[in-house]
Amino acid sequence: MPCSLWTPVNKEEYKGVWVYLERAGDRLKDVGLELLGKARELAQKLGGAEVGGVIVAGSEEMAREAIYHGADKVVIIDNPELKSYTPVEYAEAIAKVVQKYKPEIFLIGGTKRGRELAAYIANTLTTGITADCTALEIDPKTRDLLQIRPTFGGTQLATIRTPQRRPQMASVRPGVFPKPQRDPSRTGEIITEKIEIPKRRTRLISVEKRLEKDVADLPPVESADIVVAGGRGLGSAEGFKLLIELAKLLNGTVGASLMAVRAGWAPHTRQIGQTGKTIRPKLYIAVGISGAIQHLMGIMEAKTIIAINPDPHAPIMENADYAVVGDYKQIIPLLIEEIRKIRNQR
Ligand SMILES: Cc1cc2nc3c(=O)[nH]c(=O)nc-3n(C[C@H](O)[C@H](O)[C@H](O)COP(=O)(O)OP(=O)(O)OC[C@H]3O[C@@H](n4cnc5c(N)ncnc54)[C@H](O)[C@@H]3O)c2cc1C
Repeated sequence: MPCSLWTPVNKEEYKGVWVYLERAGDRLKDVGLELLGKARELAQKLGGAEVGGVIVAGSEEMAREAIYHGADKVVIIDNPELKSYTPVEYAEAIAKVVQKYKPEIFLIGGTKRGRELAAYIANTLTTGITADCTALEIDPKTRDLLQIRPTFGGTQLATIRTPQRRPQMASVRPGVFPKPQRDPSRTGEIITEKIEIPKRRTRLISVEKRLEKDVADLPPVESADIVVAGGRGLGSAEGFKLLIELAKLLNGTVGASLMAVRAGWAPHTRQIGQTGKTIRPKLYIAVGISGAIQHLMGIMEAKTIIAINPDPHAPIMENADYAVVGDYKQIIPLLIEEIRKIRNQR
């Protein structure tokens, strides 16, 4: 019988809140652990449901980390063909696990891969997916997952449900939810599933990270205490290199606006804002960034904001704790020089 999004499923068959745990080499990405914390909260609201995790081609050590961060059960998909990522095969394997364990809710980190995978998995499972949620709640009457995300360019919030189909799927960007405390006394079940997938149609030969090379030795924007971010006002890739120099001196890292990423000056992984990362640094220095609402959404939790911009009326200036009116080409080299002087005096 053909299945469509409008064909209701038997909701009673679906239990628990599960999370896709994305790997970064031989460790789990923080976003999966952040989602485990949220999953526990949602599971409690569902009357103590089980919290599960799925890792593709992961290790028992990774599964244990997931348990320490809130999972009750972790499935490791064991298939040597899945060591390197390709979306179709990963989605097929993950969908098979979801079909077997039938979680009520399935959450995915909104990374570049996660967003791609989420769409493939939802399509395979013929269920809905809400991308880039900024909040997740349980409707106490219906038990539906309320998938809340910004809309109309970030000016309003939409609440979306998947009332007919299961699992209810949502992706959430890194840094939106806090990472739960690691508790090595937690115990859980680790299951290895040998999942067969049809012969691969694509194979990864090599990965070339062009812009990533420049920032490879700097921490990710989500975890740094100091973030120096550049926007279109930098005018060139050279301008971004100046920010890298300043960030290194401050033991911080670099971020970028969407426009700086689009210009090809900074890698996508450094983008801050509605469709980039949400950050909570102690100090955020915005250079050549106007402060569009979609950018501000990513820095609302920053403790102190310094903006450098020749336009005193740019929105970022109103949102900054310290607004420096001027050309970054004059201000940043001076700042670098002063910091070096102070360092040398010590
Ligand atoms: C659905 C949607 C999602 C989006 N998601 C994001 C997102 O995640 N992140 C994001 O950043 N944007 C996002 N945007 C884009 C956003 O609306 C803005 O277009 C973008 O943030 C502007 O980038 P910017 O501040 O670098 O460039 P601009 O708005 O062009 O600002 C450049 C600034 O540089 C200043 N400037 C010029 N010369 C100098 C100089 N010499 N020294 C110092 N300053 C100088 C200018 O005065 C200006 O204020 C999104 C938009 C939409 C519609």
